[in-house]
Amino acid sequence: MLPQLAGEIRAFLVERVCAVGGHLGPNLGVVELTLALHRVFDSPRDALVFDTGHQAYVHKLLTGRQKGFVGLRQEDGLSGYPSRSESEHDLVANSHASTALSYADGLAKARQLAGEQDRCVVAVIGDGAMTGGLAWEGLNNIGAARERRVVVVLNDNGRSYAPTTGALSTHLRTLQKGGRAQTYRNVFTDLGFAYVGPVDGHNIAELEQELHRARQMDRPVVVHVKTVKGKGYGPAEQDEADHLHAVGVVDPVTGRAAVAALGTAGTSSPSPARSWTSVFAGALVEVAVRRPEVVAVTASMLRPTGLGIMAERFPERVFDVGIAEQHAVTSAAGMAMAGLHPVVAIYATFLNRALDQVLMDVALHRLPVTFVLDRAGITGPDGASHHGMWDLSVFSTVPGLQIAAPRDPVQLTELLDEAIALDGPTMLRIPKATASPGMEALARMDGIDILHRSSARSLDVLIVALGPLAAQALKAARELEEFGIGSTVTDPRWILPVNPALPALAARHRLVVSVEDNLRQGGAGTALLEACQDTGVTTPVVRLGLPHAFIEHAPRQQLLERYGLTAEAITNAVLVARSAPAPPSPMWASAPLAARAPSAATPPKTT
Ligand SMILES: Cc1ncc(C[n+]2csc(CCOP(=O)(O)OP(=O)(O)O)c2C)c(N)n1
Ligand SMILES: CC(=O)[C@@H](O)[C@H](O)COP(=O)(O)O
Ligand SMILES: [Mg+2]
Repeated sequence: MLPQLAGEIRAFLVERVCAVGGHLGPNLGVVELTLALHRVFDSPRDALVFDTGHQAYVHKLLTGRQKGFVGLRQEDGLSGYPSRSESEHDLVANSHASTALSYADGLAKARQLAGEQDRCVVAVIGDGAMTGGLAWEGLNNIGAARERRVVVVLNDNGRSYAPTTGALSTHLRTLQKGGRAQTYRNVFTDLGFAYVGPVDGHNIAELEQELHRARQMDRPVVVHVKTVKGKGYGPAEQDEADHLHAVGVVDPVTGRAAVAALGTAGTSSPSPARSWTSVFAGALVEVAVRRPEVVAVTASMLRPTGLGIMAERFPERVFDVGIAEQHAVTSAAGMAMAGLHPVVAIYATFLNRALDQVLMDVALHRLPVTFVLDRAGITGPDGASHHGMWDLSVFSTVPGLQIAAPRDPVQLTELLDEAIALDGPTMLRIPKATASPGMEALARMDGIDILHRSSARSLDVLIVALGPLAAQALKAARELEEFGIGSTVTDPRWILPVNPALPALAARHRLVVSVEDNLRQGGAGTALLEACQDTGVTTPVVRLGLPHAFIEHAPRQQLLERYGLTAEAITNAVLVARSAPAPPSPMWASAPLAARAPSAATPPKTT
């Protein structure tokens, strides 16, 4: 009966996830494990904490959410991760890895204080997530409390995206090879845990037996489960790159995209020929050929961050440190101290956890490390904990760090070169999108690219567009011309700290509009506003950016439109500013925009 149910779940996962996109390999690997967990433990009375949460689809199916899979990761649809608003069975919505053991430690402490030790706390963590430092902080605390019952289920499929790296992985392979016949002294028993395993993660009876055994132990226990990522689906099991870790819409027979919409290594990224990631991948190799001091560092995301080509060309100059972003940054600082120029390729949202390392290990020592933040801005289907919408607000606080946002592939190549030539910390940010078409500058003034200047009235509005949003700014400039409003469209390229020429340029305009795919609060627009105020420039500044909120999952374009990062929103912002009472200033006093309203053309509708 149970094997049949497991088969039905597998078939459902393949059909659904191939139809809408999502995490296929990880969930196919935990079908039997999740069935056994729900049969042995009594969720939600017992807590089931899934680390990273990308492998919780089966958990969702077993807790009444099958219907929701129609809209998986779509707007107002089921989240691709556990969601507290969806179910009482879900605890952790954060998709950042290596957190489960810390949650479990906290839950267990609370249960003990409440006298509820009979309620189990179970943390399900992958071998990849176990390479993260926070996981070892959790182990250190859980193992020390022999009287607290925490069951750590280590889902060991030997992979993150790629095969898991590091000494822990070697240790786990040894444990697996040893089989269950021998009692083990291992890293977990040395930390105070009972060790159960390795258990066959696709044998439900064995899983239930061993999980029951773990449940009866009144002490912390690690149940080491051996699984196969993508189990039971040939295209996943045979996918060398990442066992179909995350897919876009693909053909269920082949696991491949019908058209070139497939991202690198099977992820849901845009087609490899056109993504920002693939542009970076090529640019990095070009600079590495010319500069032997350049090395690359990844935190277990070699292909998703575009380091695959560099790794093939210069394998000795690419380092995968595991899901260990803090270590990646400080290790890069060590490399820079020894004369190398590390390029740390990382998703913007994941670098948040390494702020202290960027601040105190790299910037304090003014070290030449270049951070290339992929997935900067709205990412879309992965939701609130994946949007890279914080980096400008967070890293603008780092003294000496220079941050750039390329508007098109030519600028990405140029800015990467410039960053690596600088003898200090630098950061570039690129979105999860197809690369913009080329946008040539009319001129470059004090480092600022002028992309558009209306004929007579270019002093009406200064539009400061950050990165690829320059395309929206240029479109808005054309729309504004129809209203008789002229504009200057600029791309500062190096966006933080603010180029001192920018406030001077602002002073020559009647209105400034900045637009960024980042939190509005504390972002580049705010920095520009402050720079204007600090230099006595009174031109009004309208800042367009993302709200101070967690933004749920939905397609990227939909969210960009909803939050006003579009040409229409820029145009509207100018039209609204035009109709607002003009602040007293000699510029406006002479010919306020309102006095020059054109014929009865109506402003574009806003959604
Ligand atoms: C802090 C952080 N860095 C990187 C990622 C990207 N990421 C998502 S899943 C994954 C691999 C996880 O491997 P593992 O824990 O073994 O789970 P599996 O996919 O094998 O089930 C990575 C690196 C993340 N979610 N969080
Ligand atoms: C779970 C996780 O952190 C990643 O697998 C995430 O889904 C990134 O996906 P993309 O690489 O498609 O942006
Ligand atoms: Mg794994």
